[in-house]
Amino acid sequence: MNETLLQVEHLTIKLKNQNQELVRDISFSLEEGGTITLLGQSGSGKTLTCRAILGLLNRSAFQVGGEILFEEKSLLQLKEKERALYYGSQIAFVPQNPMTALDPSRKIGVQMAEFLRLHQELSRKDALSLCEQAMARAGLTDTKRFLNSRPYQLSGGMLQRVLIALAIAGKAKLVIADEPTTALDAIHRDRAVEQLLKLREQGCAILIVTHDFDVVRHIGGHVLIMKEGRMVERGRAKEVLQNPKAGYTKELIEAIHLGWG
Ligand SMILES: Nc1ncnc2c1ncn2[C@@H]1O[C@H](COP(=O)(O)OP(=O)(O)OP(=O)(O)O)[C@@H](O)[C@H]1O
Repeated sequence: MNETLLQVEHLTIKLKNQNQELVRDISFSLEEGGTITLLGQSGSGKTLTCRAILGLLNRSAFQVGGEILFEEKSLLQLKEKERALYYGSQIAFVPQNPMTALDPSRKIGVQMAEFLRLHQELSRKDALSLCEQAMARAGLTDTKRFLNSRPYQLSGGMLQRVLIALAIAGKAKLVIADEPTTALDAIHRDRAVEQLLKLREQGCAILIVTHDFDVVRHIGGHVLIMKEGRMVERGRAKEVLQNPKAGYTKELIEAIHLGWG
């Protein structure tokens, strides 16, 4: 059995100036090479949950309760210096808008190499060659052109694939992808999913937020259904989506007219 990589225990998130809990008592664990998909209507707390795990919630605005353990280390208690050991290296983020993760005016290869060299002892040349190999593994062809491009010259889908390649090159143990396919057409969506599956093949765990049931069907693993900040149901993706127990899950599925083939 695979080891537990990420453990979220009784996660609660609220705004400091308000009593209302935006995320309430969410618990789940994710093992090495496993997948959990967060599903739920808009505003159900999926992004806040991801951002709490990524350490991206502004501490002056949000109060985060509960525990988030990564390889048994509390991510909520990390000191500033320790953060770089985890974020961007062991834990990678693929945001919905990948342009926000990169400097739009600097060459992608330079940025990728710099990033890898923050976490691994590599010469610039070796870092670039690692990027090229990772891009090829992520199914990108014409890698030299990508490395020499600036982010504004590429589409959102291409940039997402660059970020996934970066996670491969950085040997990430966990990738958190927040609606990575929302802005993509069907072909690019399938390619992005294939790349996430490649990452999983190399043992990387995936936490993904999506509204797209085709993506859930393709990725499999486990799902966690959220409503108004709470977890209403969880289980193996196929079982929950074929045979939902909670009325809310049934409504979600009916709304999307899912059919398992
Ligand atoms: N910075 C913020 N300030 C105040 N409220 C916030 C903030 N960010 C999120 N919220 C509120 O927290 C709740 C959960 O938001 P969250 O973005 O996690 O939902 P979501 O499930 O990811 O939605 P979507 O599918 O639309 O991305 C919502 O009610 C939202 O309005």
